[in-house]
Amino acid sequence: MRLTRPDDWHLHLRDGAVLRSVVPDSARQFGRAIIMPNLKPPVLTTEDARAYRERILAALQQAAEQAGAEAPAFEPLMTLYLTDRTSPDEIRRARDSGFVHGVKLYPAGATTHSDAGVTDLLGQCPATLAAMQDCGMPLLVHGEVTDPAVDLFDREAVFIERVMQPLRRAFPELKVVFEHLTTADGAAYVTQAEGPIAATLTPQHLLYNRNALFKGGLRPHWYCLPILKRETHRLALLEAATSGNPRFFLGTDSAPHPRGAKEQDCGCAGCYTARHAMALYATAFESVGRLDRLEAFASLNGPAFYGLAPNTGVLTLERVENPIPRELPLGDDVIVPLAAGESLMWRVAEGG
Ligand SMILES: NC(=O)N[C@@H](CC(=O)O)C(=O)O
Ligand SMILES: [Zn+2]
Ligand SMILES: [Zn+2]
Repeated sequence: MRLTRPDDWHLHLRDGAVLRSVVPDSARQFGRAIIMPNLKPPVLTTEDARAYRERILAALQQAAEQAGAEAPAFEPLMTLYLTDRTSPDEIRRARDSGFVHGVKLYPAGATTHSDAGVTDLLGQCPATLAAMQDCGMPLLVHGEVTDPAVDLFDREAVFIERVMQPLRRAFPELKVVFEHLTTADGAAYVTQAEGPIAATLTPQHLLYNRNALFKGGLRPHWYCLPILKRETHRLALLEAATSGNPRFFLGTDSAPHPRGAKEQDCGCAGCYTARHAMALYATAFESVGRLDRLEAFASLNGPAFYGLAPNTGVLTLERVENPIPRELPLGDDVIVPLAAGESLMWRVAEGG
């Protein structure tokens, strides 16, 4: 199966040796990726984003040289990490740079490396949000409340009422991407809402429900945030992804953590999906007989929302058995990919 070269609209590449290990996995399949800014310290300014972009391209080049190959064309689309102190001027600098394509909202405490995040969005950031609305800079949202009184499985649905609706009433023209959507409530909201809104969907939320976390024992490599939900939610997300609605597009949320950081008494959230991303999505779309809708989801809807042209290249997927290794090298360490040890029936063809 051939499709226009896809893009990944939600990706964590990290930095240093981890970056060098993981970036080729994404560049082999995707023409571009929205690069998440939750480094330690976070990507706060346009200058931080420029430097990080250069490190990504250098890492890709270095990995290609080590493999004795040419680096694939891959464009990192950079983002800034929104804090209570991000200024409207910084938003205008970001827009003028041409390489910053979004600003990311992490509610403080919601997920991995979110401690520098926003404490009160409408209270702290109104001028910055107004500048984003004015210059067409999308707000990318980790949509979970952090209120400890709210059950972990309800935090996305409650976020819609407490944050998303007031935000979009105050800034109706602000472009918003509801990242890694995990609930039927989220899918219904994005489908029905007025104005410029879209959502990314991960492979794990299309393929697995929360039983995967506990099948035969506690399985930390299925743990990500927002957490996997019930089967009814998975079915609603799969319906949204395969519906042809242009508001839904691909964002892996591939989030590498070394094996030891996940297999411990307080393991990190994040699934590594970059290596097998397109094979995982093809498996999900095939499960409901909708491979014909994969290209729009993976290659066309995202660029349309972000105001970019689709890629010009193509990607070929072959229907052959594709076992997922039990672990992969990650710098001097190892990483366990999502669904390690299982086998997929799709593979990206040699040479893309
Ligand atoms: N999804 C995750 O579980 N983890 C992400 C952060 C995020 O996207 O929320 C990470 O950076 O590890
Ligand atoms: Zn997130
Ligand atoms: Zn993420």
